[in-house]
Amino acid sequence: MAAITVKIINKSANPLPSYATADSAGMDLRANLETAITLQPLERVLVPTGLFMELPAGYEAQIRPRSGLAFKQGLTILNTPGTIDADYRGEIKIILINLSNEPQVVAPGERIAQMIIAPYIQANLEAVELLTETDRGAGGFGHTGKS
Ligand SMILES: O=c1ccn([C@H]2C[C@H](O)[C@@H](COP(=O)(O)OP(=O)(O)OP(=O)(O)O)O2)c(=O)[nH]1
Ligand SMILES: [Mg+2]
Repeated sequence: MAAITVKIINKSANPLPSYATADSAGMDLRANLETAITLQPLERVLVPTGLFMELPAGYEAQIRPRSGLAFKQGLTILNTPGTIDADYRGEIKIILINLSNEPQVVAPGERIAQMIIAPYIQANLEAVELLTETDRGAGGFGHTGKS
């Protein structure tokens, strides 16, 4: 896809996000912090990344947790997947939450999330009285697991 224009502040601690391997889906985002922060159990905090973007219309960025942080420290993202709109020009921030039962420290420059760029469509909703019938109908929430 076309290049995406980005602005990043505090470049020394926060280099431009990049893909870690040839076929990585996400690029890691770093905490743009002056000093380390400690999250108490169940505490949530809005962590700045220092990253600002101009996504092309038709693309969004999804902010997702990193599995290593989640598994080792219980640190995850409260609103995952976070949505970055194409017309957003503010700083990308991450809502981290500590789901472990111990305090967890986030260091300046630590990789706290990953960002996936994805296409989306905007739908035109048309209201009708009746929807078409299907085999599934209104079945859901484990419906196909019943014998
Ligand atoms: O994890 C996130 C989620 C969102 N945003 C920014 C970009 C996004 O375009 C904007 C709005 O996000 P969202 O639509 O999820 O929040 P809202 O509560 O609906 O706020 P708004 O009324 O501003 O849309 O906030 C972030 O920086 N990080
Ligand atoms: Mg919104």
